[in-house]
Amino acid sequence: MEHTLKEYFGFSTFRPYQKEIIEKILEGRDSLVVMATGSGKSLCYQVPPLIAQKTAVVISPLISLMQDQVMALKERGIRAEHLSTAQTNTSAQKNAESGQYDLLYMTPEKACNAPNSFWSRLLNTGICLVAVDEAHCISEWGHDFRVEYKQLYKLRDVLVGVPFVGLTATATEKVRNDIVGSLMMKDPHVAIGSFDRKNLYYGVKSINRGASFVDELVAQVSKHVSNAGSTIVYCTTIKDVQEIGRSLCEAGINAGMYHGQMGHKAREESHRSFIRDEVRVMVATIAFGMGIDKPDIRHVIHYGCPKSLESYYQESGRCGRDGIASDCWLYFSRGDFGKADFYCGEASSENQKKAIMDSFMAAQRYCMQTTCRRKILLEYFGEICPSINCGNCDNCTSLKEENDMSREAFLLMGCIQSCGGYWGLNLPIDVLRGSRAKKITEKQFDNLPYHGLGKDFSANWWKTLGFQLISFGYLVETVKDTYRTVSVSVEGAKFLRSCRPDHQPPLLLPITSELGGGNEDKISTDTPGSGIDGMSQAEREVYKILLEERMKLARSAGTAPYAICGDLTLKKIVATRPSTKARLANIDGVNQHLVTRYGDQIIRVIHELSKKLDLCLDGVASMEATQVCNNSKSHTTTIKNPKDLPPAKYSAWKMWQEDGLTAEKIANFPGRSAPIKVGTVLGYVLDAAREGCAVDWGRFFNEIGLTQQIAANVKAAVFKVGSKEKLKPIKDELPEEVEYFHIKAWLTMDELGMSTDAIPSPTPKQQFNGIQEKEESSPSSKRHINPMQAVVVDIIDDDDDSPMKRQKLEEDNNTSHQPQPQLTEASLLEWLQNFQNGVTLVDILKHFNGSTGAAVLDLLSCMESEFLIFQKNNVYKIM
Ligand SMILES: Nc1ncnc2c1ncn2[C@@H]1O[C@H](COP(=O)(O)OP(=O)(O)OP(=O)(O)O)[C@@H](O)[C@H]1O
Repeated sequence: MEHTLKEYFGFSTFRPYQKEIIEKILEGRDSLVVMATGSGKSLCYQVPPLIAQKTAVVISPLISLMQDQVMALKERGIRAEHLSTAQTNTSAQKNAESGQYDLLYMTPEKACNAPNSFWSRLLNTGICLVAVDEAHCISEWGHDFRVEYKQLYKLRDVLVGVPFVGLTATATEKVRNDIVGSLMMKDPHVAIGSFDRKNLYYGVKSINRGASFVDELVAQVSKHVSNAGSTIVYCTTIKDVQEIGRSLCEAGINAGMYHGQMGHKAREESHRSFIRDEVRVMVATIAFGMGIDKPDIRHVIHYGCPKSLESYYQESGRCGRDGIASDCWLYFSRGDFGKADFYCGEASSENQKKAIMDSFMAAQRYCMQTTCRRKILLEYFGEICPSINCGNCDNCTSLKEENDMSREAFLLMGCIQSCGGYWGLNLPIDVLRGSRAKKITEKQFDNLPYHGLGKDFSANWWKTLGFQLISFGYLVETVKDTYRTVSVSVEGAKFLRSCRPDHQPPLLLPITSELGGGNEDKISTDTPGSGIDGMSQAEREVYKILLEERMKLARSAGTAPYAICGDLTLKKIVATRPSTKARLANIDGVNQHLVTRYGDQIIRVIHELSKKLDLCLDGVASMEATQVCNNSKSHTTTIKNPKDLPPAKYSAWKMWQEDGLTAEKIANFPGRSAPIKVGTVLGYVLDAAREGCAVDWGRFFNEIGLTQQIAANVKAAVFKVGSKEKLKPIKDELPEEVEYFHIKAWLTMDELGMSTDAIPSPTPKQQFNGIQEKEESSPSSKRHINPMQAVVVDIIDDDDDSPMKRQKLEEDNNTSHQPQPQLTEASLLEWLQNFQNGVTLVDILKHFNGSTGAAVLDLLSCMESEFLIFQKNNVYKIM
């Protein structure tokens, strides 16, 4: 399974749930998969056909979605096709019947109307699963009910014994039961993942609609465009789409538009140009929703409060599906809240009206509350969110000013209580504001002591305070039938008991714009950005040019850039700058198709750029770049101020990192009263790195002579000793030539989560010649020899009788008396089959000692780039 994953998708590990779901499907079990958008559900039905060598039939609701998925699969070397009214290839159906596709996409209509003869022929050639994507469309309780989905159960009679898989990103228990029932699933395997999209930053701002806001929005979007990545601006009306779209175009931004009043062709063209990065910004109504499979959307902006929290979660969920830090901003104005009646107009029954109202109120609360946005979203979907501060939303990251709102809270809560606690917020607020409306005078609420005491603030102001008090638990909201009432909670009653009319104990609440905080009309700029933060200037340049190169490749292949290679993978390529196809193949996210089809071109560009920008090749990834790739919250990574280090460490770090001195020079610096050890200086630099200070790792590894092989040996020694606490036992496991600073360097890298790919490995030529070269910058006076080189010398230089060689020969006594097998593609593959956990290069060289080291390295390199073998952490495995 892992090999299939690497070969076709380029990934070396499965995400949570994926493997077990695939296993169950392969066992023939029905499955229900409820996982967040972008969590990798598609892979669960895309891998089984490649393993079972049978077709997977995928039912998908939208033709555009099917087309995009087929396009992306073809770019992975997977045989995929769709059968729909948009199919122009007349032999597609025949090909499908004869089992020529790994994945066959169909609309529900097409699947239900296909004749039995079609299914029996397909069954004869082999079907491994029927996947029902966006399965919530089956349920009338779902927000995208599609009547044709209800007919899918009919396929069960024809496709006896074929497992059915329902997949959705949003499903309440009711919807889940509907899916299982409607698809007649028997004892399905149910996988429910978290709805948390950790890489998404959520933010909300209250704005005043008008020209000045639109200008701000245009400025913000233009910044996004210059940072690369795509943006969607969702509007609640077609008029807004047109206005924002026009403003963006007038500002020179190439923005597309998408809404229900556009003709089919125009919408299709808009969709196509967005998917293919010809336009970077799409201004749309929610009509531009479910069918968007683009993984590299970095910003989703909502202009106006959405009609439900479900739709907000789904629309904002289009963002950052590739796992890179991305942001979702919602800009609302007070006027948006008056649209409840408009939305309820769509309802055909009282129940539906209530459901629409509830969802809209939830969206309003999401806008108004000052607590963690992620928690609000997750808890709305019934997921327990243990943390009250996610650190990745506006309410958790911005320090909100607090104000003592005791008097106002006392008035509102007191008034609510005096009115009986069985009204919504509006009536008590009207009482506070001195209204003499009929409803108020009839109930004699105008005689209450609170009447007219709240005139100084607007009704909206009081409503905001009401929402605050609800979110902090002083008020409770209860929904009964279609009515919503607000009453004082136990906590609120406790507060009221401690109040007197002329004195209230302090009650601190965060100040929002409506409650009188600063001007929040301004659009926030502290968003995660394009995810290029942390790259060096030169790396950004490489990234930019590789993006352009990817665009060219996509254009000539008639596909979308993301289908060629995802942004995350591209960043990893930039960070490691592979010099050969084998090294390219080794990068997570790079699949076989990419290497064989575009590998030469990518490698050529990398060579040219690295030369031009003076960047090293092969694995000298800067720490920052590694963090960009690994950390969804890369924008929050802080580098400690070096001046906070103890003085001795600071001065050593500064001389090494900023002044460019070698550790040896620093150790013997004339200004010192007495020289210190080189190892101590290196230790100081490593300590500074651990504290988060910048270190030029490429230079550091060079200076201490750390190679990938030494690192691999240190790792093996640490593993053997089973502890990282004491260096001596680790050192004792290693050849004499491995110094303490090599061990410390490896331990530091390990602690910082750096990949050993960041260590330069000698080119084959260096490996054979390097042993003779004197390293000027070596910290020790001895020539440093790495153990890997020692093995190579054993093989190629029989006349050398250095102590190290003798030691090695003694260790390898057995090998010298054995026959000397030669390495060929077939012999290596056969031999590797014996080692499930793979073997190191040293082992391969030892075993195939009938071949020269150079020939071994050459062949390994070819086999890696042909995906016959796979190297990870210096261990070679068979694919
Ligand atoms: N095991 C994995 N390792 C790394 N990336 C993965 C893995 N599985 C999936 N991905 C990537 O995650 C992204 C989202 O995957 P996918 O499209 O399957 O999500 P999804 O759950 O089907 O989303 P949606 O609900 O929007 O359809 C894609 O870019 C995909 O390549």
